[in-house]
Amino acid sequence: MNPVLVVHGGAGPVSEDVKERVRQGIIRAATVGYGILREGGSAVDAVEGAVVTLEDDPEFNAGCGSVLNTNGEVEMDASIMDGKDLSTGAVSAVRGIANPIKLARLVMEKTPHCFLTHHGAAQFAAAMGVPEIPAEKLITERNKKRLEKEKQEKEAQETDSEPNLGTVGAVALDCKGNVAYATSTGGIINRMVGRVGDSPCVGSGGYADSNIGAISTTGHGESILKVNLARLTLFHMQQGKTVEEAADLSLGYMKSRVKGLGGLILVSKTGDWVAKWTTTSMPWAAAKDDKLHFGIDPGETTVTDLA
Ligand SMILES: NC(=O)C[C@H](N)C(=O)O
Repeated sequence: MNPVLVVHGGAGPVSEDVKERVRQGIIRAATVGYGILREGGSAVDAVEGAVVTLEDDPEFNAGCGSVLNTNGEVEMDASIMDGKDLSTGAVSAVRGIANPIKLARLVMEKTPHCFLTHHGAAQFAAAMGVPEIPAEKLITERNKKRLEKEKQEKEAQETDSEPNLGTVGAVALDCKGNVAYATSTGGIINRMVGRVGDSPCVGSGGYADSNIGAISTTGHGESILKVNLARLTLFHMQQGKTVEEAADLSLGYMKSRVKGLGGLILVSKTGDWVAKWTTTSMPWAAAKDDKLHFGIDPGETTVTDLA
C-alpha cells in the first residue's frame, strides 16, 4: 500500500503577514509525518509526529500557539484514534504540557479509558513522566493581544461567523493499509473556562476506521459537535460516496443545518484524499507517491517533489 499523509492548520482566515510561515509550518509537518510512513512507521506514529510538529510551532492554535480563554489561560484539547482496532485516546482542558497529542496517545495505550480531563489528565501526565512546563511558556504576546482585541470587539459569537484560527490535525494511511487521525487545539479565543470543543470528541473532531478511512476536522466546535462532522463524513463514504462528495455533503449539512463553518482532511482506505473547507481558507498539505501538494486559499494548489 502506498502511504498517504494529510495535515491541516485550521479553518479560518489567514492574514498575509503570517501566510509564508504558516505555509512552511504545514509543509514541515507533512514532511515529518510522511517520512515516518515511508520508513514503515504506523499511521498512529505518523499522525502523532505531524501534530507534534504543529503543536511546537507558535503559528498554529495548538500547544505553544494556543489561543487564550476568557481568563487569559491556555487550556488544550486533543484526540487520536487508531483505525486498526478503533482504539482512541483524548484529553481536554489540559494545561502546562507541551504536547497534548502525546498525552492523548498515552490515554489510548496506557489506560482502559478513552478520555481524561483537567485534573485527572494532569495527574495521569505526571504519573507517565510527562514534563510539566510553566503555564506562561505556552502564552505568546500575540495571543495576549488577540484576546484583548476579541474582548473589545466582543459580540455574541455567531455560528456563521468565521471561527478564529487554526486547530491542527493529521490523517494517515500506512503501508499496511491502516489509518489513523490526530487533532489538537487551543480551542476558541475568549471562551468560557472549562469549555470543551469538538477536537477531543471522537466522531466530531476526528475518526479513523481502517475499513473506511480517517478524518480530522476544524472550525466552529459547537457546530461540529452538533452534527458529529467526522463520523457523518465517514458515514457518507460507507454509503458509497467519494471522498470529495462525502466532504461536500457533510460540510454542506453543517452549514445549512446549524450555520456552522469549518474544514476537514480525509483519506480513504484506498488512498484517495481530500482537503475541503467552507471558511475563507484552510492551510493544508498532502503527501503521496513522493509528491507534496499544499495550499491555503481556495483554488491554490502547489505540487512539488519530495526528496
Ligand atoms: N479552530 C478550530 O478548529 C477550533 C476548534 N474546532 C474548537 O472549536 O475548539
